[in-house]
Amino acid sequence: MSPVVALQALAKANPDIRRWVIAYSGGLDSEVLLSAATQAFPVSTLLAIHVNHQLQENAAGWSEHCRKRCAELNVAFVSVSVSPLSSSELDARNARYQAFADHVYEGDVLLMAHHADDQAETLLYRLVRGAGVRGLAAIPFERSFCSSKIIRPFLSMSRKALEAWAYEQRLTWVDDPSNKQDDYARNYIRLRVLPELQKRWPQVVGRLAKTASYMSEADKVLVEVAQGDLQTLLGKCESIDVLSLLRLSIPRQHNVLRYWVKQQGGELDESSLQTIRKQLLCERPSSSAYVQISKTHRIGCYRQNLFYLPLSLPSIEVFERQLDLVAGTYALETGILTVEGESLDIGSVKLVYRQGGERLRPLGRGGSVSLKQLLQEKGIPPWWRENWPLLMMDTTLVAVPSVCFTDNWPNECNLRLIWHPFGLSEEPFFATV
Ligand SMILES: Nc1ncnc2c1ncn2[C@@H]1O[C@H](COP(=O)(O)OP(=O)(O)OP(=O)(O)O)[C@@H](O)[C@H]1O
Repeated sequence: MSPVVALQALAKANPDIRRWVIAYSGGLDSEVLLSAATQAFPVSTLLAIHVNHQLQENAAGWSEHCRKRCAELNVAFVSVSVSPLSSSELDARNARYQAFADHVYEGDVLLMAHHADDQAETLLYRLVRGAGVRGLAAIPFERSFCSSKIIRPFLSMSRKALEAWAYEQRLTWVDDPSNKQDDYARNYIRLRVLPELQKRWPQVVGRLAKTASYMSEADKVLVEVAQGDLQTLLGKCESIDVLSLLRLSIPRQHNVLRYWVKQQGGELDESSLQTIRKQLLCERPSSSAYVQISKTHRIGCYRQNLFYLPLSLPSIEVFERQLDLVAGTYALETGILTVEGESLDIGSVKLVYRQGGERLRPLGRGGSVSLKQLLQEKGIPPWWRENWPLLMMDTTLVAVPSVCFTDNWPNECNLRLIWHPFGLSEEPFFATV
């Protein structure tokens, strides 16, 4: 298939796209992408973005080349200069994708010129790093990106085929000298490993690309299985019910745990998974058992439920806040207090954090009870209990949001007090008072 035909097929499959944004480095692959795009789409629907990483001496010259080429073709063009944190591949990539994100809107598609050789290199690189199925799916043909999507129309075409088309069309392009340095991992595979494999197996690039697409299918199946499993396991506050989890086969347990963490923006590596098995999926995990899974998050277990939590919840030494009890939402250091119902004409109240050891007489219950017991009765996990707010009138405890009013509460009012601790991604599951 020629590059133009590949893009025409794309246009047919995506009739609603308003703008095709071309990631245009000025190298061979994206030069082919740009030129083929001018033959496949109306030029007025194209925008080329060039990202200048400012890492190479002649970077400004490349930008200029790209600008001129777009002017020749009448294609709208932006050049974005970025300053990656370092010269590492990863930092350059992050800066590049951020630049793309700033220029791609809903209704656009970002086209990138990755091809089958890129796919084969990525697969080999991930293999040597011990990736799982998701990693071995390598580069996706299509994926969502901000409010739009990225499509790589040349993913099943070889670099050779693109090069042949470029010569046929008499295109010119810039050569990045860093592509020749084999100290970058990907370059090492491209320059040293793939050529050796190709000598013995000339079709290896296409075959590796095939393997990546099998892995991509397998990954989709794993995601579907995880989604089904998660539906049956999910409890309050996105927690996972351990006893039901343990009824699944071990590979399915791992699959659903990885998926659950990913859904919440995290990543679960093999060693964290094993630690979770040992410490949290046992018969009697300690009530304060946590497993740290990243620099920012941990998994906690309470009453046979797993919770995905920020690493540290803010801890406040002394806290006192005067509050007029009118309906509304109050953002505090450790969570959000919502007051619903009629406003109270009792002057202001004071909010203080729980210190520990408090006793109170819950309204309508009779008798005194410790606050700790009440919080436990509500099934509130220990990490959220630490900073629970209390409502005081002068020095008298009158209410514990989401838990109870005390018999000192002026009970002519009709209020609901809801405490939503920091780190909860949804409405708290505690009853309101
Ligand atoms: N400086 C750049 N400006 C605009 N687009 C770029 C730039 N560098 C790369 N691209 C786009 O990304 C495609 C792949 O480039 P390259 O193979 O160098 O990136 P990669 O690092 O391997 O891939 P990825 O961007 O997925 O990490 C190019 O064909 C081009 O479409």
